[in-house]
Amino acid sequence: MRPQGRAPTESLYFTYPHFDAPEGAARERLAADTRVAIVGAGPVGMVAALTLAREGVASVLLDNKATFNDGSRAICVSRSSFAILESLGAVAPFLDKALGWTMGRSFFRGTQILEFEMSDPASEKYRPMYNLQQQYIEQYLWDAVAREPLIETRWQSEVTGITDHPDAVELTVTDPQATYAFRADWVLACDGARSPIRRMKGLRLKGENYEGRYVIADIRSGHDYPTIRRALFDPACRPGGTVLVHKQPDDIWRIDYQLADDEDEAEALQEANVRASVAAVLADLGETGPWDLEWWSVYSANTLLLDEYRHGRTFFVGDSAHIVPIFGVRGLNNGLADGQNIGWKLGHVLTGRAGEDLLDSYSPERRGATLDVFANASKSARFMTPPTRGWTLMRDAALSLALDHPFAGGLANPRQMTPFTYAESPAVLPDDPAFTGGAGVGSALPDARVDGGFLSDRLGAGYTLICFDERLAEGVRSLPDAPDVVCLAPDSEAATVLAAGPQAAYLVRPDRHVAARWTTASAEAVRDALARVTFQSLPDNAAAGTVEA
Ligand SMILES: O=C(O)CCc1cccc(O)c1
Repeated sequence: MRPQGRAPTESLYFTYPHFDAPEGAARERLAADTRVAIVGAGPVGMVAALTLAREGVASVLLDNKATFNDGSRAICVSRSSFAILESLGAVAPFLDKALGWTMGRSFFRGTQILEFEMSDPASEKYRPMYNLQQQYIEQYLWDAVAREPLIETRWQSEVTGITDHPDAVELTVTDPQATYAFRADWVLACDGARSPIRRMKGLRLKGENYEGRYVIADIRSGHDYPTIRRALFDPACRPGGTVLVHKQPDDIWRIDYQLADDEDEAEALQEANVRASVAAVLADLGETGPWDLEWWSVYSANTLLLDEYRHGRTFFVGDSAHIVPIFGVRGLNNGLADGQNIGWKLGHVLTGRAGEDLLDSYSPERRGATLDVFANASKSARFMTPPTRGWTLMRDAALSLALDHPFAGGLANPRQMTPFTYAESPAVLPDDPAFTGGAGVGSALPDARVDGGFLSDRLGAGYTLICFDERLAEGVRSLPDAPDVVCLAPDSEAATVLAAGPQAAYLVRPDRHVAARWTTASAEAVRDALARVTFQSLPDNAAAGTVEA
């Protein structure tokens, strides 16, 4: 919602573009079939399309709107999401605009009870978290999509029907000029929390709805507090409730405040009431300067997901597959990881670099990540918004204790997002038990400084072998369909971070998760591992195991 007198997308600081529906010559060129159709041109759909393009696969991106999503919605972008944006060649504007942050402070009845710092070692290229309004996230991704010849975008094009065939999916599309059908080999449903594709396929999200509703309001103010997450428990401005405050670029501040159980939602969302509540929060923060109201909405925490993210030739990606609480900032970041995961897997399958069985790893990997998010976010949601009087008593007891005993403040730590480890996935190998430390199989590869740059700069677009022995590197490079090989000095920072001895090696997937690792590697082992994790049979001449290394 926006203040009276302002149009639905009339922002104080952002100009929403208008996208025409396909018309004229563009309309005549619309493909009647395509390999991949992506429904929903939000951040998740655009990441999926860009990942496919990076794999050399063309896609059609459809969206029923004529512009970006209204309002800021998501605001926190994690380090791992920045790695995804970098892999898509899209990270530069994000780095220019977003506000990096590492620290949070929690207050109970006005007294600080916790200051937490997220891990930010010099060996990592990106900060653990960045704040950026969703419309900028969509704008910068759109700039990359618009540059990409392998992506055809159809705005104002609503998918109104979906029919499965043995070897394709037929989509019915309605745009301002016509209703037409076209076929796709694969469909990615990136169409959001209310997913029409999910509804048309008769699928339901399952899980829990949490007590507690929050108004989320963006304001413009010259408030000069640094970019530090603030959580106010039982503050004077909202007795018994919780308030979150985040700084965003362009002097925009996100204020999330909890509604009391007996507060009427429609009443609370009246502009005058939102203004009064925001003014009370600002007074509590000691901010007396002028401010403008930009946008507001209401939100309540849910942990809901589909039983299965793959249904035949359709994959559910992002909020269409799962809805996670905002606490701990995992919604958008989880969705971007989904988009990348299905994007590279489909790309590898469609370009003949992996067998189709690889696609069956999408649902277990990404459902596993969502369930992990739920485990953490449920704890945070109960702490932020205790569901019963008993939970409130316990939470307040912990917060009171924290006034004098800092250890108890740790309970108010939101446990910010870390990437999920796919240890049980069919698309990774069992770990080498001889490793003590480093990055386990399935985990996201940590970064390390290499020759004035970073290890992540050296990784290829496909699988990459990281090793520390030139003979092994040469043996792997001479394999048919060899992965990219990065050979580093045995005393490099990467060797320390990866707990790697001179004969060790890591096989890293296109999404920078570890597919396999060895304390003592050989070219044969790498060749066999690559065949297994890409669900391909070994070439005939490999059976005898003859590889020079
Ligand atoms: O700090 C948190 O735990 C949540 C921050 C957040 C993320 C997305 C939307 C929003 O209103 C707040």
